[in-house]
Formats: sequence, structure tokens, C-alpha cells
Amino acid sequence: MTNHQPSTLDPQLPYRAGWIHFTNVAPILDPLVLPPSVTAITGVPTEMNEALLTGRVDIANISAVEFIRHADTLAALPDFSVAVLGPVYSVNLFHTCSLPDMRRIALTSQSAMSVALLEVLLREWGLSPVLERAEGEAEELLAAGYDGVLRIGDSALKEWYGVVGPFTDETIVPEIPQTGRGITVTDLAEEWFKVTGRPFVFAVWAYRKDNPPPAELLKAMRSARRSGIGHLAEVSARHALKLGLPEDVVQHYLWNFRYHLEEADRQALRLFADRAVPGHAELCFGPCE
Ligand SMILES: C=C(O[C@@H]1C=C(C(=O)O)C=C[C@H]1O)C(=O)O
Repeated sequence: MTNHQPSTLDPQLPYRAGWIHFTNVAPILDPLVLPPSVTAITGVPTEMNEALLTGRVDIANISAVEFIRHADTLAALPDFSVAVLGPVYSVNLFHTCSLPDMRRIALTSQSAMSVALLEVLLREWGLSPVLERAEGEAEELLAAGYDGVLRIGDSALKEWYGVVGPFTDETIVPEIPQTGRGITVTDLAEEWFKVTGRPFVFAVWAYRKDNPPPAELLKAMRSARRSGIGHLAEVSARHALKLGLPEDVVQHYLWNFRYHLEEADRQALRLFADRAVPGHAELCFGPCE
């Protein structure tokens, strides 16, 4: 991948955005009408992390841990996040033995944040299994001999439902089962909540400090989020169809997210940063010098 100069150096060039295209960003991305001065590409978290860090894009919703690791050069929008308080349903450790018995865990290559979260939780639990990158469906990898499989995003949401579903009308409230077909699903955001009582921030919208986004992009993003959250039933119905999941499950999945990066989220992210990346530079939620 080639390095590009920040586009602020040439105001004639478009401002380039990178969007993680998972369903959990749909309430912001589906209604988004980009200003003419902005272009966009899409990809999975590790692709968007790389696109921002190599200068292929100017802003992206990236794994929050990459923002932390590069806090000397990156800033985050102060009011945008993909966060939850409690379960997230799409960042899952699938396992067949108990957590302390796990020896070997397969990690998805799409994720940076969930891997960092798993490492923090393993330390918390006093466990040190071998962690390896391996692709494939959770059930296949478990059958192939892994004790645990970490999956994120839409495929993790679908695999979670495949294990714990189908639901009756009453299942969603108050408690969703975590086992089925001999598999347990440990929701990492819920585990973080059990340890800290805090939200967990998976993604922030980050940009290089010297290259902040144009005001018209922020305005378009805020207006899109308002519209997406205001029409969550329609957004959910559209994505339920794409995912092959029931509408009420997708609606529950989406209304559960915190898209506004409030003070509680920023504090929780700092707490995570201190545990995951000791010695990190101070986190700046723009505008930053
Ligand atoms: C909750 C999720 O969050 C995503 C998970 C990320 C990661 O693990 O690196 C990065 C960005 C988030 O949007 C998910 O995709 O399931």
C-alpha cells in the first residue's frame, strides 16, 4: 500500500473516508449522503485500520485499540462510537470446554479491538492459552480441534444466533441463553462489563490530527445517525433480510449500541487503554493540536 500525503495539503483533492461496513454501523452509514468533496471505501476493521494508518484514507471508523496505539498522531471524533454497555452479541468467543480448560484459541484476522479485549480478559482470568490466527466458521474450527474461536461482526452475529436461537417471543427479555448444540458463546463485551461495570468502545472515528474532516462531512454524519436511529425498524428489516436473521433480533442488536461516545464511554476507553497499551500517549477526542 502506498503512502499518500494528507489531503489538507491540497484542498483540491477529495477527503477520503473508510467505513467498516458491518451491520452495526448501518444506522449511521445507510442514510449517509456524502458531501461532493468526500469519497469513501469500505472494508473489515483490520483493512480500515491499515487504510488509515498508511494514509490511504483520511478518516475511518477503526478498531479503538489502533487509535490508542497511535494516539500521538491520531485524534478521534468526540461524539461518534460503536460501543455497548453489557452484551454486544457480535464479539464472541465460541467454545466447547470451560474457559479455564482452553488451550488453543483461533482468532479472526478481521479484528484488532476484540483480540486486544480478549488478551485483557485472559489476563484478568489468569489464563494463557495459545492464540493463533485462523479463518473459518466457529463450528468448523472447534471440530478441527480449537478449544475456542473468536469471531466478530455479521458472521459472529449469525453464528451466535445459529447456536443460541431460534428465539421465542419472550427470549430477548430478560435473558438470552448462551449455549446450544454443545457450544457456549462468551460475549466479550459482557465479560468486560462484569469486570469493570463500564461500557466497551469497539470503534471510534479517527483521523490524523493534522488532517481533520471537513465540517460538511460531520454535519452529514450527524444527520445520517439521527435519521438511522429514528428509522431503526426499517434499517433492521433491511439488514435482517440480508443476514437471514429475524427482524426483532437485528433490531435488538442495533438498538443496543451506543453511537455517541459519551463521557462514560471515553472514561471506559481510557481504562481499557491503560490495561491494553501501557505507556500510550494521551487520547485526544478532537479537535486536537
Ligand atoms: C462490535 C463490533 O465492533 C467492531 C469490532 C472491531 C474489532 O474487533 O477490531 C472494530 C470495529 C468495530 O466496529 C463488531 O464488529 O462485532
